Amino acid sequence: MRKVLTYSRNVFVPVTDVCRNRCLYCGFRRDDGRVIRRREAIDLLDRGAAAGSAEALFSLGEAPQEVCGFSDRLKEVGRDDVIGYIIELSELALERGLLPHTNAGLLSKEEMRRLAPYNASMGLMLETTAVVEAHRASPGKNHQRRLEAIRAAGELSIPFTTGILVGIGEAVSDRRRSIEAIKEIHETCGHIQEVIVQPFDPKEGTPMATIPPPGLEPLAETVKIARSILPPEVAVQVPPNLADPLPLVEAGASDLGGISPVTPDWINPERLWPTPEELRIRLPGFEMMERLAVYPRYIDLGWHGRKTRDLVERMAGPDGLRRRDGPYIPDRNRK
Ligand SMILES: O=c1nc2n(C[C@H](O)[C@H](O)[C@H](O)CO)c3cc(O)ccc3cc-2c(=O)[nH]1
Ligand SMILES: C[C@H]1O[C@@H](n2cnc3c(N)ncnc32)[C@H](O)[C@@H]1O
Ligand code: MET
Ligand code: SF4
Repeated sequence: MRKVLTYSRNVFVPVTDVCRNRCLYCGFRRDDGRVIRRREAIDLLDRGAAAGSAEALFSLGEAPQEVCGFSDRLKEVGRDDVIGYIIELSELALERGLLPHTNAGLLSKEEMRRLAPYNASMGLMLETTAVVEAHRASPGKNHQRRLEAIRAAGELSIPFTTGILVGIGEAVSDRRRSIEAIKEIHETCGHIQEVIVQPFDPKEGTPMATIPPPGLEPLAETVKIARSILPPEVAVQVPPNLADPLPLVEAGASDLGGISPVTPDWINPERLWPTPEELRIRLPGFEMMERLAVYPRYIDLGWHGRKTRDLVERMAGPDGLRRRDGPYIPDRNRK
């Protein structure tokens, strides 16, 4: 039996690049950031749906409302709170057959409670439990606060994606500790569907532009550590646009994350995603299967958002993966 690798065909919607943090590796955040226009978001969602995507990934800077002048920028789209805008965009996604997954950085439990009905799953990277220079200007990257938020999501029964960022100044022992902290929360809440092992990717114009990314060997070692700590129902995800996935799936990763046929990876925009067809060629011996934004286990458990249930039930096949592999229209992740 060939080993199954899953991925999610998504469309990546960058809601705002305004952010209260300043992670030294980040090329996404902008001082003069803006809020995506409804028209632009609808255009992305329509193109994603037309290309056969099944997920709308909403990603944004953390707590943008704390940044001076943000409320004026939000008023330009006629809204006065960012969570309300994400909910509106989520409804537009659901109308187009796309399941929302929101990764907004730290959210309060109340904010997650508001978003949960509209999301098939949500995400927050732990990043690392180590205190690193890269986070010195990012209060939201405090690991205790992130672990608390991940736990709060579990208390709300939200299928959850988290992960670690590898190569930002942490030691191997920190990687182990970070994964152990995630495992402990999963043991009480049971909501962690996947843990991303995300390699740091240097971005031009950032303070970490000249720091080399982690090599494949330390990444494969991290995947092995994650695999040995996490229970089998928690997938290890590796993004195939940031590192050669072959040694990483051989080390035990079983998911390739979101791949968008119509947008770049806005966090790593110069890193084109390989298409599922290219991945099939590059990963001999593995079988590629498309999943939804929510993993089969949580569909079985009935952990649905109130507004996502019907769509999930229509899109999932008997195995809990996407009912059928629709046509994939690769166009090199164009803007
Ligand atoms: O395209 C990307 N998707 C990213 N995703 C999305 C992910 O690939 C999928 O949306 C999830 O697997 C849900 O299907 C993240 C999701 C999270 O919750 C947390 C971090 C990330 C990071 C990325 C990323 O850098 N690029
Ligand atoms: C959504 C996730 O993207 C990751 N992220 C942010 N900047 C970078 C980068 N330069 N390289 C790799 N991953 C990055 C962080 O882990 C964040 O939580
Ligand atoms: N800003 C959030 C975080 O770093 C979401 C992803 S980066 C755009 O956690
Ligand atoms: S990685 Fe996320 S939290 Fe950090 S600066 Fe970038 S947008 Fe903000």
